[in-house]
Amino acid sequence: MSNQQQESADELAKRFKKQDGNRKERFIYQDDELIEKPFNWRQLGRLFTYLKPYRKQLLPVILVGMVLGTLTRLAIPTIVIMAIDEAIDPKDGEASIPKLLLFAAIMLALYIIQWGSNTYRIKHTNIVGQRVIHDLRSHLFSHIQTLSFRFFDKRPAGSVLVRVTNDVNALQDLFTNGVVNLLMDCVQLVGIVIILLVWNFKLGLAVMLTVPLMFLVSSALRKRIRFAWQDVRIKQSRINSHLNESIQGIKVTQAYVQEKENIQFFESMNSSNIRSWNKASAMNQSFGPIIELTSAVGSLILFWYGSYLIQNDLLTVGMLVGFANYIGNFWEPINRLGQMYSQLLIAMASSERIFEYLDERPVVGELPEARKLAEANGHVLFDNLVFEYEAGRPALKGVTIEAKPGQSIALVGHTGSGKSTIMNLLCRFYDPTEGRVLIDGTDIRDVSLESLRSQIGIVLQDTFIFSGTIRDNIRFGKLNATDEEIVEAAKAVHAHDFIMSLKDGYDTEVQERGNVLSMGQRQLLSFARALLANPRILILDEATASIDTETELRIQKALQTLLKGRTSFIVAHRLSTIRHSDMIVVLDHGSIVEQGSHDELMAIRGTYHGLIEAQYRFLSA
Ligand SMILES: Nc1ncnc2c1ncn2[C@@H]1O[C@H](COP(=O)(O)OP(=O)(O)OP(=O)(O)O)[C@@H](O)[C@H]1O
Repeated sequence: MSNQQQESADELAKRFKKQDGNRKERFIYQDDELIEKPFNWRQLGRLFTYLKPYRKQLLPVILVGMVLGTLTRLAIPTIVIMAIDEAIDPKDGEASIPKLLLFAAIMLALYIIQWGSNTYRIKHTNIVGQRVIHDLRSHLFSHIQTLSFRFFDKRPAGSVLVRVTNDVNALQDLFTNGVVNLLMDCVQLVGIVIILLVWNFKLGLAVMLTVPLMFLVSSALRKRIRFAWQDVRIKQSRINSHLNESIQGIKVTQAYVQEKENIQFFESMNSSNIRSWNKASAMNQSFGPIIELTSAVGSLILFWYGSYLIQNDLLTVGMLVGFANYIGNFWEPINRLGQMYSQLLIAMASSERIFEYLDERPVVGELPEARKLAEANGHVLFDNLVFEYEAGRPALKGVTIEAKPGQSIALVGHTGSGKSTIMNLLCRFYDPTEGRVLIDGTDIRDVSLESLRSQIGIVLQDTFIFSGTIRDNIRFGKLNATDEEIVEAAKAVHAHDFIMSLKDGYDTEVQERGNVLSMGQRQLLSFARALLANPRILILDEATASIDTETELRIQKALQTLLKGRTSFIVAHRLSTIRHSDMIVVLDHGSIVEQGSHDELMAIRGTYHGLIEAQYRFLSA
């Protein structure tokens, strides 16, 4: 950031602080920090690259819609001049009716052509505009899908949402009619300037005297308008982020009876947004009077100097009327360009936010020479892993674990000791700061992400259920699975009975997050999903929630089916689950403190023994 930009960002920050001073910020949406950059032509150029695939469709729009539309618009005042000067005698005012009718017919034809070309242009620019928006949104969405966990760690889900929805929508006006109108207005302006100067250089120059003055005043306004629109976008983004959080966290909000406070918080954000919008909109409107004033001064000069020229036989009456007509047409596009400028600014602020995401590279990338991981035997070696989420704060400090094919390894330790982190590294959601993860002797950084992850099944603590049927949710493990395979998998993990007891069995609709299902049921579904995927390596981040004994038993049985013949890692919270694991690894603050079978670890009466004792005491308390 240059000094000047930094200064402006500080200015903006101060302004926000002042505006929001009365409201205590409960959450800070860091992602929506100030985006303070001047108008960026390169960015506009980049945005227009999305038009490239539609060059063929745009060509007739430009030729028929724009050129024809602009030419007819420019021609009409000329016909007026000709009608006055050719059909009306300047001395006695007598008119030649046939000539007048001829000019009237020409004007009518021009108006019809103009109407036709406008209709054609609007229709086709709308179609192309919508397609461009569709492409941009798809591009952004597919790009976000590839980004690494680190990207999502730093951003609230709501603000990612806003970029794919609001920010892309903000470009809609620009692409549907904005660009073409902008070009037409520019061509019209240049055309008028040329016509006026060619017809009467001095008069043309005189009436445009006020233009530089207007540019001076409006450019001073522009900077403030830019700030104001950026402010609006930030406020809207905050509302969306908060909305998303509020919906996701509604249970906690209601459980802690925080609805009132939440409503107040939302209300203050909402009001702040409307204040910002009003302010930006009012500033936008101020362009109008400036242009009207300069236009009035221009007309004054025209009639004053024009009548002087007529008196001295240096100008015809028709010319004066024509000049007045052109001047009218001259301010109209300038006024529109002023309005368009704010539309462009909104588009710039949004496109900047979109490109910021598009420029984000996945931290966990694939090497160009990445090969496919061959069908794994399931030998896994974590070789001296060191990992930091944030520089200087290691979550793992030199962890070495070896799992032979088919073994089940349990990871235990206090909360925050690094268990899930090890699993994150196995799936390559992050890359280790130091050390390696090897599968069958191959460093997982050397193979494609798809071939790696397709051989690893993950059952997470918080089982995510997608909107759709139960069947769809199980099928997520293997998209081409048949209905029979799905039922088989569900039966194997003892989920079939509860599914059949639901209203529509496998066709029962569940909503996002699957709140209608119990924790145990969700877990069984995720087991079925993992079993269907049939991975060589399985990660099970066990749920912490306490479930009834019957479900617990069912889950234990399901687990046995699931683990059979696979190398498995169980991040265990209920220690009863892991008693029969081949090896138990005990972690503490990112380091391995004990390693061995249940009996071995109980015998040394160390940390593991302590954890078992504590859990036993807790359960019997
Ligand atoms: N996305 C993240 N960004 C920054 N720090 C993180 C992130 N995820 C975890 N940590 C930190 O890394 C450390 C290890 O976390 P990890 O999730 O591996 O612990 P865990 O043993 O699985 O805990 P739990 O039993 O509570 O699930 C913790 O100190 C945690 O605060």
